[in-house]
Amino acid sequence: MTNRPHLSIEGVDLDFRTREGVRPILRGIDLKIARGEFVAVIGHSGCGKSTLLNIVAGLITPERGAILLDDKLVDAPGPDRAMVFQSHALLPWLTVRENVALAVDQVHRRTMDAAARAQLIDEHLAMVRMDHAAARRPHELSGGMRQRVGIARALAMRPAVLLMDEPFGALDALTRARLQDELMAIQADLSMTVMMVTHDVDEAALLADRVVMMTEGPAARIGRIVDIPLARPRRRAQVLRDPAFIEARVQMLSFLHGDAVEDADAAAMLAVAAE
Ligand SMILES: Nc1ncnc2c1ncn2[C@@H]1O[C@H](COP(=O)(O)OP(=O)(O)OP(=O)(O)O)[C@@H](O)[C@H]1O
Repeated sequence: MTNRPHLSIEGVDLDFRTREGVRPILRGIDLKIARGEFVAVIGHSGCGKSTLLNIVAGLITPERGAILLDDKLVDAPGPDRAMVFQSHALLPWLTVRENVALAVDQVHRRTMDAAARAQLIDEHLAMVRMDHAAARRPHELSGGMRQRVGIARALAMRPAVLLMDEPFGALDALTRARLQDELMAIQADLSMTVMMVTHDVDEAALLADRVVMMTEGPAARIGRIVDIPLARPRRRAQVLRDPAFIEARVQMLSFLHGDAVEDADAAAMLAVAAE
């Protein structure tokens, strides 16, 4: 990692205009993210986490402030920032494979020949265990399967920045754990910068280098940032008992639920760790 930020969110204010008038959603969001850094964003429902991700994706323009990627202004969506949405966003008339191929062809057409692109598509479908369903259309899949295709599509684009909006929320625990592990491996491999919104404090502490905690809206700000000083590669079984993980978890829960949680929860978790 260099000192120069890869992704820089600078003084972002955002309002939504509704029938009741102008609602301030985000205020004074400043965040510098290094290349290859994994940042998780947590906060109460409705505080503006998805909105922040959409601003970084270039889908929403803030009232004030700017997003810079390698010092260049971001003001529109681009293949350098792939997004995994809360619920899948697949094209219903294309098969699973064609959905992934569309993105891969768009991004890698100039740099990879057809055989290499086909291999990339197959690798990513296999990674999310969707190779067996490559010829199916989205309506023939479960919600979790569609989400896995969306994840494969985003990863296969090999973006500089991966934006993920609660990507694993709809998945069963085993699939979620496997994809979290895969994501950590790919991210380390490609030195990909990741910004992920999640409600799951364990997921945030397992995956992230820093967890950004947002205050409740309206006019949400960054309330606190917690560092997760766990060495990489991280192994789930070890991480869960690591005092640094437990401490980070306590800080997050304490921020989300108030300080009353801190003592009781810390005692309970330390007791589990000591078993
Ligand atoms: N297009 C829109 N027009 C008006 N208000 C909106 C619009 N999109 C979102 N909002 C409002 O802005 C606020 C922030 O929404 P956002 O989806 O970013 O929150 P969030 O933190 O991601 O929530 P959750 O955790 O529940 O997904 C909410 O109060 C929401 O109702």
